[in-house]
Amino acid sequence: MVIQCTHVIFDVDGLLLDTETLYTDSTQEICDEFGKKYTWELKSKVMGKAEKEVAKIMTDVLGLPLTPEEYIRRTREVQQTIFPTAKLLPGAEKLVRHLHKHNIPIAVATGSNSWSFNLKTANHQEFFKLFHHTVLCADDPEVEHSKPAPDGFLVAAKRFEDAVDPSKILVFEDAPNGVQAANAAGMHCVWVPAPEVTQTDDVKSKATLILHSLELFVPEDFGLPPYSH
Ligand SMILES: O=c1[nH]cc([C@@H]2O[C@H](COP(=O)(O)O)[C@@H](O)[C@H]2O)c(=O)[nH]1
Repeated sequence: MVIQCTHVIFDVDGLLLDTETLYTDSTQEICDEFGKKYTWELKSKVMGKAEKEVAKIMTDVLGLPLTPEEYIRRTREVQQTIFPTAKLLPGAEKLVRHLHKHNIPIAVATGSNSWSFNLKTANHQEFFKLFHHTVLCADDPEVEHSKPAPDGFLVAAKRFEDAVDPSKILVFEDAPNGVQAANAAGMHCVWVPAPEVTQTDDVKSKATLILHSLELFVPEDFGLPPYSH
């Protein structure tokens, strides 16, 4: 059975942009000062969440002697210089340009706030203009709860020009919280996890498809126009 999707929503960090290594490096730099390790197990739990929530989880779980506000200030100092180096991940540009060329409505829904989004996309402004709209979950007044809640995806769905049933929307995600959010929103989800991401049976069961790379995506399997070569 071919799934018929008409609209597509993309996550950003670790999906379109290769920023997860930048997050790991900037976080580990702070952890090093206190002899702590930023494990993939912990990272898999915070990916996709808003910065304020991440800061609270990190300081609590690792017992860092920092307030969440201090944690944010320290990580931002490092991120300010490294985020503008973010590169697009393999397959991202080809897929987004293909959908745009075929007038498939596309949007972005990311756990980022505007401060980090602007830095990460500074060198990709033309690319991010291809999307009909962008929802920055951490800043958006209409997004009450961050991923794994469905809010960000539902707000993104509402902002397409035409009304669309969630079951016709395909979400691309790399974060377990994002897969859960897409599922809770009633949308299909292609999960493209980094090899080190914790893959629980629960999250696996919520993904429509799991791929190692966006390069392996076959649009017609989801009722989208095929690549011409
Ligand atoms: O190692 C990390 N990865 C990701 C995040 C958080 O996840 C968000 C990315 O969300 P998304 O995957 O929805 O683009 C970032 O803005 C950040 O708040 C983080 O804190 N630490």
